[in-house]
Amino acid sequence: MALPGIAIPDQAAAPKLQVTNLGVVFQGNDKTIAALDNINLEISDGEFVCLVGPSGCGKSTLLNAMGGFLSPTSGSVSIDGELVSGPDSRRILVFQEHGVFPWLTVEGNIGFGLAKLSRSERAQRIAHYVELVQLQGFERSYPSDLSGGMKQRLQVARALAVNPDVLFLDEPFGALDSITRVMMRGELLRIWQAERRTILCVTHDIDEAVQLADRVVVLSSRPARIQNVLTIDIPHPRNISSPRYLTLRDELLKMIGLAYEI
Ligand SMILES: Nc1ncnc2c1ncn2[C@@H]1O[C@H](COP(=O)(O)OP(=O)(O)OP(=O)(O)O)[C@@H](O)[C@H]1O
Repeated sequence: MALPGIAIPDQAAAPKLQVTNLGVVFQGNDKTIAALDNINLEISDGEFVCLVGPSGCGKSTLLNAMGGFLSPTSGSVSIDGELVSGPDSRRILVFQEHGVFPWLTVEGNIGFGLAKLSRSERAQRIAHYVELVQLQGFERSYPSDLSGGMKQRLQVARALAVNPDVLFLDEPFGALDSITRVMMRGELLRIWQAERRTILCVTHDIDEAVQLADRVVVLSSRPARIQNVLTIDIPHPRNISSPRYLTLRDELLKMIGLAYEI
């Protein structure tokens, strides 16, 4: 029986996202940089996967290639069996910062990609996501009047409102202070549990990965290859001082090659 709070990928179901022999080489004027080498990965519908690895190894490149924001040099990515060949409103990237339109209000930002909906559907959708990210009372506020955490929640709401198949998060809380970061993790989990989207998240933060993910993909140094995949089999909410949590955290640190004592 499934433990409450654990997403059990349906083994019989086709993967939501399939990465096959993916490679990316950047050709500059004076040098060539191999960023990704032969990446193979399957992600299930509704799964939360974190990507970790050394700085500059190719995490953002992998995220961008999976989302169709960057063309691979070799290999392919498919979502629901359909080849990813470029950007698409079904795949949304959330950045560290600057991901909201400063000239639009909270409502305007969330409603930005919803022009095809009728007026009432659009209003309903906006109200739903304002509530989900708890920005009630700030509907008419501009981003300049929001805190860093509120802006990131707005970015997540704007991304979710267009009903994406997969949400790609690139260090989404990297620019926030440590207390807001921890609070935002809880917010993101609450939203993920309510909406059950497939989420791929690049992070530099080991605790973030162990607290959030169903699986953590550990990349090698550049060119990035998949070095390890760690399944975090702890139900949410996760007790961060439980023996299992600490064991998995240690395992991840070992996989990344970080020392226990600094
Ligand atoms: N558009 C580009 N053109 C040329 N080289 C690039 C481009 N984008 C990334 N690179 C190079 O590819 C390598 C991987 O970069 P990437 O940003 O994917 O790493 P990362 O693991 O996300 O880095 P960090 O941990 O520092 O955020 C780096 O050496 C980078 O300089």
